[in-house]
Amino acid sequence: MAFFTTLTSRTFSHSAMMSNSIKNVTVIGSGLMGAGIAQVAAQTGHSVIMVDIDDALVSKAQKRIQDSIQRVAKKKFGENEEASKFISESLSHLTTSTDAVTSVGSADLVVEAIVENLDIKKKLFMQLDKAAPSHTIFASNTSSLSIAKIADATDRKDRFGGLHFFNPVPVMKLLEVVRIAETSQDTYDAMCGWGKAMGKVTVECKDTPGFIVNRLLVPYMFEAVRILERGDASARDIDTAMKLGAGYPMGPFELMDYVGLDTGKFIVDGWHKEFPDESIFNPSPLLNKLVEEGKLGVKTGEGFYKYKK
Ligand SMILES: CCCCCCCCCCCCCC(=O)CC(=O)SCCNC(=O)CCNC(=O)[C@H](O)C(C)(C)COP(=O)(O)OP(=O)(O)OC[C@H]1O[C@@H](n2cnc3c(N)ncnc32)[C@H](O)[C@@H]1OP(=O)(O)O
Ligand SMILES: NC(=O)C1=CN([C@@H]2O[C@H](COP(=O)(O)OP(=O)(O)OC[C@H]3O[C@@H](n4cnc5c(N)ncnc54)[C@H](O)[C@@H]3O)[C@@H](O)[C@H]2O)C=CC1
Repeated sequence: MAFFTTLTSRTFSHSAMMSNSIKNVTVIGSGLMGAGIAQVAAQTGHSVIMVDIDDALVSKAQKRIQDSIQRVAKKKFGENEEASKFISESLSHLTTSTDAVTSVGSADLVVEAIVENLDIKKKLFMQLDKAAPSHTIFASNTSSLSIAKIADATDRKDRFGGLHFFNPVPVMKLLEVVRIAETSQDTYDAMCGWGKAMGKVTVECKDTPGFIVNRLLVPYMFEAVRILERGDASARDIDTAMKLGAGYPMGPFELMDYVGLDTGKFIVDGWHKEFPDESIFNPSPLLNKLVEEGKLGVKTGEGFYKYKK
């Protein structure tokens, strides 16, 4: 815990609209994605506030960041002094809070990475819109929801977009940058500039369900679950097949467990509601049962597979 500083005021910057000029970043949500985004932003020299709803969740995220940043440092610098310097400098850029509204007062960019639920995200952005300076750019890391529908909660649609990162954020190189009709060119350029400053390769996508990666990845996961539910093959064999036969680093069940089955269910349920005639999005009894039992994947110690805690 000593690595982390407490919440202090940050340098106020009016220049966020310029490409690459985002300095102060507030990340809302410190779960799998929020912690990863906050970590990489801190590693790349941004002043970061990471927010969650209570201290226990923030502490859990801090622990995850410490483990991850040590892996990053080892990869970059080996075991030498540079590694400890990199870790302490990075973590000195990161503060935490349990109050989203007061954490956006000097933000150039707010990245939201809370639960995949449209109403909850809209409620949050409505509150933040009143509290953030006018220049602040808002972005959602949503996997499946419409950015335009989320942005509807605010009066800053020209300064709103999607910044969709991939899990684990410190490792995955891609960032999907999503613009809605109202997103200004300055906002889009600033989001891309920031993505590059974060060390990511950016791709542009319109506000279409699943953007690029999830539009392809989620139907693949659906099909994997259907094969299992029909009893055509076991989860283990499907995973082995996709790793050895298609060269994927993880099989679909390993990946679903890694992403979190609660997040998977939010996506499935949302798309089923939005596209009721597309049978591919019909609910999965197996997925529903696992979520009901609290078996959410790696993060709870059990999902399709069991994990050592
Ligand atoms: C019918 C209904 C069912 C429908 C279900 C629908 C479900 C819908 C789900 C939708 C999901 C949407 C999610 C989303 O929006 C977008 C995503 O993020 S998709 C996920 C994308 N991610 C992947 O695909 C990950 C694939 N896996 C990998 O790349 C690797 O397995 C991984 C890097 C995770 C781990 O690698 P592995 O070799 O297995 O393990 P190592 O531990 O050796 O790690 C390798 C390397 O990477 C470093 N590392 C790993 N994790 C971290 C970390 N957290 N922080 C820092 N560094 C990390 C590690 O140190 C190693 O480095 P070396 O230098 O190579 O040793
Ligand atoms: N899990 C994944 O692999 C990926 C998820 N995403 C998206 O990122 C978002 C977050 O997903 P995860 O990090 O996996 O979820 P998670 O469940 O691990 O974390 C979400 C966190 O947000 C917090 N939270 C909820 N409401 C909040 C509020 N009002 N203020 C502050 N914090 C709040 C929760 O307490 C929780 O700690 C979702 O929109 C998801 O679709 C995007 C890419 C990959």
